Amino acid sequence: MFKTVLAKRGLATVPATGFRGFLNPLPKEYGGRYTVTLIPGDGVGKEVTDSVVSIFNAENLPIDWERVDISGLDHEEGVEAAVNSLKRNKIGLKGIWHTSAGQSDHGSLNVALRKQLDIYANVAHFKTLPGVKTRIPDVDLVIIRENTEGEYSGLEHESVPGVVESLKIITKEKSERIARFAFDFAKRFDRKLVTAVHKANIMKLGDGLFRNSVTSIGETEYPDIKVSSIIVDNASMQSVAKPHQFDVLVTPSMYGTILGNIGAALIGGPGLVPGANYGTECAVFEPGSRHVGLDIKGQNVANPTAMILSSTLLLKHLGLNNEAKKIEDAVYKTIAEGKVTTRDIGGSASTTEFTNEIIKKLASA
Ligand SMILES: NC(=O)C1=CN([C@@H]2O[C@H](COP(=O)(O)OP(=O)(O)OC[C@H]3O[C@@H](n4cnc5c(N)ncnc54)[C@H](O)[C@@H]3O)[C@@H](O)[C@H]2O)C=CC1
Ligand SMILES: O=C(O)CCC(=O)C(=O)O
Ligand SMILES: [Mg+2]
Repeated sequence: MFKTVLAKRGLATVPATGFRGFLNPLPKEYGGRYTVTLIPGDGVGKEVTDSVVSIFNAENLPIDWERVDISGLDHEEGVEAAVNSLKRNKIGLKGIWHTSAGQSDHGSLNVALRKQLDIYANVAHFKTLPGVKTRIPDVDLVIIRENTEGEYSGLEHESVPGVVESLKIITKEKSERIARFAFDFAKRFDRKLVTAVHKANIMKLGDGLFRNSVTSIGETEYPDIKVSSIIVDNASMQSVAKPHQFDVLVTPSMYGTILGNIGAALIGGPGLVPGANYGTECAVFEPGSRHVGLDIKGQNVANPTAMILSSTLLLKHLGLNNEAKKIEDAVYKTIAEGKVTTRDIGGSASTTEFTNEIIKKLASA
């Protein structure tokens, strides 16, 4: 059945350990090299993407970066340059753009990019790293979030002065699409349970449609995987109290980012969560809990682990599985040893010292 799913989506095989999002064609390779869009974003984005660039250089990886420097701090900025570059290259590594909460400023560039490229599936992996002290051990859960509609539809208007309507759009088509993605993901990585997160007791129509789409796709098309559903409030409490009961959570946009922030806190902070966004044409890799870190920008203290691990997902997407594994092992070893780690996880090393330690480990691997 797995083969049938892949065949339906125009893919005969997937790399042994890589995850291709099931829908993406392979980015183009010229002379054994790939061009990858690099979007540092705001806050700590430059420092943590610099870390990846140094590691890839040290390992002599066949990647040429096409850099797109756009800032959400710029009041006029649009995402066109990033969209065009990603449409060409089909693959990118991205930091997070800041979005002002001011009413007259532009909307989120992050959301605009996701919508324009239809990179509809956000995957963030919350897994305890040996060496990082946390309250609850051995967390390992994945949040798959619908990236293009729901609360992030961006449709708001003031009908009469003092009355604002914010539209949350939920469609059957997009709910079923993210549901199939979540079950395909579970199947690919041998995960046993997919849980839909909703608030269908209040938003009976919209969240009801989301929940029913996930449960019916699960029951009819993926009989080998268990499916359940949970109200978002309870999901928040349960994920703090007993996160081990969850495996893969599938959510509309807003619940995904909230639970993703809980997930970041569970495993030791936003500097540790890898993530990816998959669409039919492009894949964009970015830290999974999506924090900007304006407060620590330029201080050389950010933890680049989330970005480095996101870059290893990018390598797997290109089928460079051994290269990805080698970098992951060097990161895990550096953190487990605990001698050269950043301050967010109890160390005192700078971003560059931590990066150099990884490069040192790679050289002797
Ligand atoms: N404010 C914005 O422009 C955007 C916000 N968001 C979302 O809003 C929520 C909160 O955002 P913000 O208030 O801007 O949070 P933030 O960017 O200020 O991050 C929260 C805390 O985490 C720390 N942090 C972030 N990255 C780190 C790293 N790599 N290493 C060490 N420490 C790090 C920061 O220093 C800060 O103390 C998140 O869910 C985020 O996904 C997403 C995109 C843009
Ligand atoms: O793009 C933004 O400014 C906020 C979006 C957000 O919170 C997210 O997608 O994680
Ligand atoms: Mg967020």
